[in-house]
Amino acid sequence: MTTASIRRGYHVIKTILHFGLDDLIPKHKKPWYFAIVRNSLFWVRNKHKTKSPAERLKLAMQDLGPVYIKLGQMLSTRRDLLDDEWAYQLAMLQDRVPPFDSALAREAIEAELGAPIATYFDDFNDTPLASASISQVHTATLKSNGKAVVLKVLRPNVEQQILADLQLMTQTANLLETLLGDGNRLRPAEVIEDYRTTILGELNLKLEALNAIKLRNNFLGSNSLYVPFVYEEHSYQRLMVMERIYGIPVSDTEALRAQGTNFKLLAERGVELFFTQVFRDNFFHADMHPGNIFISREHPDDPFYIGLDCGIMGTLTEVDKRYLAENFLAFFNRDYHRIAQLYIESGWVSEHTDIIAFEQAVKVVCEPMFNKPLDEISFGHVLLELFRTARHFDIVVQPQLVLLEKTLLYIEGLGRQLYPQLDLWQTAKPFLENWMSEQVGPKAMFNKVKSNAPFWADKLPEFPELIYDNLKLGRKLLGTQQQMLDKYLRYQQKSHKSNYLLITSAVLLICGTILFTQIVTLWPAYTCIGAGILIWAIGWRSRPKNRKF
Ligand SMILES: Nc1ncnc2c1ncn2[C@@H]1O[C@H](COP(=O)(O)OP(=O)(O)OP(=O)(O)O)[C@@H](O)[C@H]1O
Repeated sequence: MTTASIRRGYHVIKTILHFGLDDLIPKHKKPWYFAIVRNSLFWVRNKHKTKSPAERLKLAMQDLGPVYIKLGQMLSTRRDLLDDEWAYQLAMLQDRVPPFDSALAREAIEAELGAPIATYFDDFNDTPLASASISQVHTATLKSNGKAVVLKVLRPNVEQQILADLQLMTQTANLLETLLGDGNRLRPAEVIEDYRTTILGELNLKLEALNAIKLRNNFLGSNSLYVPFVYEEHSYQRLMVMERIYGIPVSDTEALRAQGTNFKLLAERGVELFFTQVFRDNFFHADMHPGNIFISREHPDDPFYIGLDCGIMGTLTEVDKRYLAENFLAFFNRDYHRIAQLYIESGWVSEHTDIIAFEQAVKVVCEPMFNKPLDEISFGHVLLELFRTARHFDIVVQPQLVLLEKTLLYIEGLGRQLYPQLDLWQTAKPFLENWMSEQVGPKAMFNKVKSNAPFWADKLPEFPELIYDNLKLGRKLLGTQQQMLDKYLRYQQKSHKSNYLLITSAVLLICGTILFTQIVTLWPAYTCIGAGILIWAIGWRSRPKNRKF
């Protein structure tokens, strides 16, 4: 552990105590030395007693900076773990970060390019276009084609800071897990592990560049999403160069209204975009907060989205995807039994779950939603409520599903903000039904055969040899089976014969004993006993010896 990380650890603990978050640990779980350490090393009192614990957590995270703010934002979507008030407070976290010195930005860019900025770019602007928690964005012109570009560069030492914070978070989470015991549902270690994967993904701009290229290719020629062109040859782990876009931020409703944007179409395209990414491409943008979404200026009557920041992308397994689609359809068909069944079949909840009790719980959650008009029903909330209900049945939420839930909530929030009467179901239903019909039924079977055709074409030349080998093996197996059958029949015959002799000998011995006690002449008794012993000996000897066939 370095001095810097000890200092950071001290600061984090001080902030936790400053906001009285230690009150959240039940008294009986605190070790005996807790109060001594607290009072001798940290001279801080909880100065926010009047605020709720959830608000205090939000303020502490805000104070601790970008890594904690991002963690809080991620946590706000874990409705399967958190209650409403906590999720609400954490969702309000905003990362406003002052820019860093442009000299440092230049230095970092040139280190990645391995050459002065002027080798490849003209008009590099020292005043950043934007400054975010992890990176800073500068504008320039690409020398080779004269096009306007932006250079996104990571903040200096951001990796070290994040890694140090993550290490500390992991240690704290493990400590909390020990203090709170096994039975707690917060699972801090698991939450931090998920977060680690997400945030480390954001630290590699080369990866982000590749994600952006893939997403752009998925939507080439589309009328709903545009992803700026990425200059892969100038993209590295700490630097990414891409086409500059001039869209209107999606949150700037005033500007959108002023240019006469068709809000209904835009909102519907948002929903369509989400379902296309999840179900058609299985590659969805999972960080769709308003800062990353812009709207085209051209043709406001036929608007499209411009997507930035492809650091966090999600994919679902084929199984999860299918269950998710069925889940939505079952919900809108009010088939609660099917929903309960789907949760069990997919493995999201344990197979030992009491399906009747779970179905009842699902019904309690879903039924009131149907009292609302369809244009007020939220997919995100349905999913969220279902996950929350499943919490009582020990749901294991996959991180990818959490990403999806978060994205869905963003998209819906956005859609409703743009066009409050948006009927999600009307927009999504045809898409989902069409997709489902492609997954099951004759069309799906035909598609599967079609997609497996190259495999079979590859294997076809091996067929005659395989058939010959199998026939040979089959004949051999048949011979072995016949031998085993013969052995078994012989065993049965021997066993019947021996049983018959042993029973006869028993009868003779019993008769002999009775005669011996009842009549005066003894020779019939002796004959019976003698014959019984003889037959027993023959029967015993003729027992089948080997039971193996
Ligand atoms: N291609 C571009 N053209 C114009 N502006 C851009 C472009 N890329 C990024 N920006 C501006 O820079 C801002 C930050 O970019 P981006 O969201 O990619 O950074 P980030 O560090 O990943 O931020 P976040 O905190 O959202 O993770 C954007 O909100 C946008 O204003």
